Amino acid sequence: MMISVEEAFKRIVETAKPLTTEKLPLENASGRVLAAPLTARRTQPGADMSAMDGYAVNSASLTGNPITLKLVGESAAGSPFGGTCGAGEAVRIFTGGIVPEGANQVVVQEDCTANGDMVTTTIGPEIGRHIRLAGIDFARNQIVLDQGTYISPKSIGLAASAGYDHLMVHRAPKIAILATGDELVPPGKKDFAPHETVNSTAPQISALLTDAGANVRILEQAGDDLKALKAAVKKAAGADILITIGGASVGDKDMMQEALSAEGMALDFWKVAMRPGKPLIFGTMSQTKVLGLPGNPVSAFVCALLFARPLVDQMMGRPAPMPTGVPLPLATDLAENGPRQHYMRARLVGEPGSRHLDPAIAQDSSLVSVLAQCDGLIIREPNAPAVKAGTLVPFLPF
Ligand SMILES: Nc1nc2c(c(=O)[nH]1)N[C@H]1C(S)=C(S)[C@@H](COP(=O)(O)OP(=O)(O)OC[C@H]3O[C@@H](n4cnc5c(N)ncnc54)[C@H](O)[C@@H]3O)O[C@H]1N2
Ligand code: MOO
Repeated sequence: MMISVEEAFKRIVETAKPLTTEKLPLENASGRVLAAPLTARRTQPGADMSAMDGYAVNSASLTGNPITLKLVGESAAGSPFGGTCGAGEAVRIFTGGIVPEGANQVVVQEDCTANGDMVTTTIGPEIGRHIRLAGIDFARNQIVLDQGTYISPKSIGLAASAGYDHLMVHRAPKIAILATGDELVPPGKKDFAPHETVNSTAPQISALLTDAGANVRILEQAGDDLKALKAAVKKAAGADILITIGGASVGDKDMMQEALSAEGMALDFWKVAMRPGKPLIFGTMSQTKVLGLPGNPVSAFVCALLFARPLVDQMMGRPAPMPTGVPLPLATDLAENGPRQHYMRARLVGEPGSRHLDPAIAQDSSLVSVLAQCDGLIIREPNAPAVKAGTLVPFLPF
């Protein structure tokens, strides 16, 4: 029995919970999700500070035009003036310097003439001018980042200002990738025999999920032999997600499901009404979610885009909506679709602002060159009717 893509997404992604939490150095927390609210450990700015280089005065002193005031000290960022600025007095001040006791205005130096320990200005009184009041950014004990915030460089700056060098975030999933098949050889092999196929999918999916923030480990590949497959599956112990590639279909050599079940996987489903990607296996083995991807490279990639990457998001506590695409117009007519949801490789053509979707002529799920030349997937609902060029269809960029 084949289940729908929506049902598969529910079972794989929506039932998964965010992983436990860990404390990470601030600079490594980008891309993670905050597991608890972040409360400021300090007030920013910590005192009233000057926004300009100039002279701190009490505005009541600015009675004449011009007025000459007596310089009584200096306040620079990090070196406050300890004294008080009295009537008829000025304190030399720099940007970020604390406004001294008694002062409530800063006159910028361009509006002043200094002469020895005297300074003259024509500026009139304006209480608070060029002063950043204590706490205008945030105050101690204020929540500056809510639980569930996606951590990005902008929030890292705020967390640091609030006094944090580590953040409590959801763990990144540990992923083990197992490629299977007697024909598979590594990409760097010296010579390639005609019966050999390069294991291109393991590095591809590793890159996809590493980009999403997961910790990916590629296991040593296994041949089409039940004993070898079982031994290889054992090596995934401790992973949050095990992704197997190949052996998912019905041939005599397709033993992945048997090997996984023998190693304790409780099967959730096998086969989804989608093209490519039909023979997808999903189950749970102890704490490990198991995605058994079909061997055809494009089938595996499409399944990883639709299910594995959102599962990573969900486990990291990030929003993980079902990838439904954005509507864009077709550059060509499309024939009616069959009973499986079709993810058609397509290129974006035309000028920016009037982009159209040009589906690849060759949609065979073995074609890695077509995949690499395309920009994303047109999504065709099961049994969708034929449509003309110009029709809006959902497009999922990759
Ligand atoms: N009689 C039927 N045959 C097939 C059916 C079916 O319903 N009835 N389904 C087809 C579909 S759809 C798919 S998809 C494939 C999936 O088969 P497997 O998951 O068993 O994949 P394999 O047979 O192991 O490999 C298929 C193909 O992909 C190449 N491959 C495998 N792993 C990799 C890798 N890591 N990197 C690159 N290429 C890989 C492999 O060499 C094969 O050429 O089954 C159809 N058959
Ligand atoms: O569904 Mo298979 O994934 O067409 O090649």
